[in-house]
Amino acid sequence: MKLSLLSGQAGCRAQASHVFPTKLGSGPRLQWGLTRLAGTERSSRDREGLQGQGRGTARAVPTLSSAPSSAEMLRGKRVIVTGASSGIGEQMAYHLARMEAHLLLTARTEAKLQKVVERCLELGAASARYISGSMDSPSLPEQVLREAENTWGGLDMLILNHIGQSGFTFFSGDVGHVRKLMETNFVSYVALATAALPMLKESEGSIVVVSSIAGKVAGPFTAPYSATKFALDGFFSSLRQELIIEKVNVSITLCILGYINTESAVRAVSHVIPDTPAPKEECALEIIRAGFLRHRELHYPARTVSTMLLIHSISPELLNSIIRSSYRLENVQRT
Ligand SMILES: NC(=O)C1=CN([C@@H]2O[C@H](COP(=O)(O)OP(=O)(O)OC[C@H]3O[C@@H](n4cnc5c(N)ncnc54)[C@H](OP(=O)(O)O)[C@@H]3O)[C@@H](O)[C@H]2O)C=CC1
Ligand SMILES: C[C@H](CCC(=O)NCC(=O)O)[C@H]1CC[C@H]2[C@@H]3C(=O)C[C@@H]4C[C@H](O)CC[C@]4(C)[C@H]3CC[C@]12C
Repeated sequence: MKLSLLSGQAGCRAQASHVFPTKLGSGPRLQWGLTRLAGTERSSRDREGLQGQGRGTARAVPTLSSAPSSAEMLRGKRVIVTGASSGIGEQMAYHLARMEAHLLLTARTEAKLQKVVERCLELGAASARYISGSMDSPSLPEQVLREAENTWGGLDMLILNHIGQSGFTFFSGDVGHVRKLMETNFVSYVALATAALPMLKESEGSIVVVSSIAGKVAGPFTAPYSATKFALDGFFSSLRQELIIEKVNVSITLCILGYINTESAVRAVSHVIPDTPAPKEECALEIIRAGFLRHRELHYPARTVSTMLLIHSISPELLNSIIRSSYRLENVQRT
């Protein structure tokens, strides 16, 4: 392994040494809350349709039957993962490393990124490097994409996953927090995608946007966060249409996630939401798979998220009251 310093940001590169094949859906699926209404979970990869991109060009879009195994999905591909120092982003980095992808990881905490990069290299990444910084800084998105261009000369997949900190509590009236969260969770996604588009057009690549059921259905205690996730849907669903009209073969996958067992989510909500969260490792692999298959949306855990969306489309009031009554409201902290 060779360690190098890149103009103030530490970077790390190495040759791939070995591959650990990964497997989807082994072990029993955990169930939670609304899952009881939904029944047994089943992976959404069997259920989601492919989006329009890819039609009218010579490039083959992978289908479920022709899709390579997880180990081969992104071999040699150049992938950026934001928010990769912990949680789902960290797990995505490990899956991609096992697939022998080239990785550029971002987050604020350099020490954590260093460790994730080292682990990625051990797992077999074709190369792995990072850039640290906060995504509320307007210059970081372009800096990240410049690094990809200078290092790889192109890009195949952009996975937008980071989020700024926000609590799970009554809205405090702090408009400054909303503004900052919009900058981190929404505007930076737009800036990263905009800077990446020329390279993604060239490679006919993919944009993966990690969102939440809170970006489709607004429950209580997530007002600023929910707003940023709704904004992502509005922007990227509109952009997807424009790319199709322009016959630009860049796919956009919006990932609608339910409660996942990352440290930060469990810390934020376990005293209020008694349900068992879904596993972050499987969630990470489902996101990569959905991006690779160029799906327009991923619902994970599939049954829970799809059932919530179905009930919401029939009776939003009913869903809202189910959500409210499933929370331990007495444990919600007021700031
Ligand atoms: N876990 C869950 O239950 C759910 C998660 N999701 C979505 O999944 C994605 C990942 O969530 P999860 O893994 O739980 O989150 P984590 O809190 O575990 O990870 C967040 C990542 O973002 C980075 N980050 C935080 N603030 C900034 C910032 N200002 N600038 C740049 N990077 C930042 C963090 O690193 P650092 O602190 O070092 O900067 C970290 O790498 C998010 O988009 C989230 O909305 C959706 C639904 C449910
Ligand atoms: C638990 C939510 C799902 C819907 C629900 O309320 N179900 C009721 C029931 O189960 O009976 C979770 C879906 C989305 C989650 C939130 C999220 O998107 C990530 C945030 C990230 C942050 O780190 C703190 C936690 C989150 C606010 C998280 C909380 C749980 C959800 C609202």
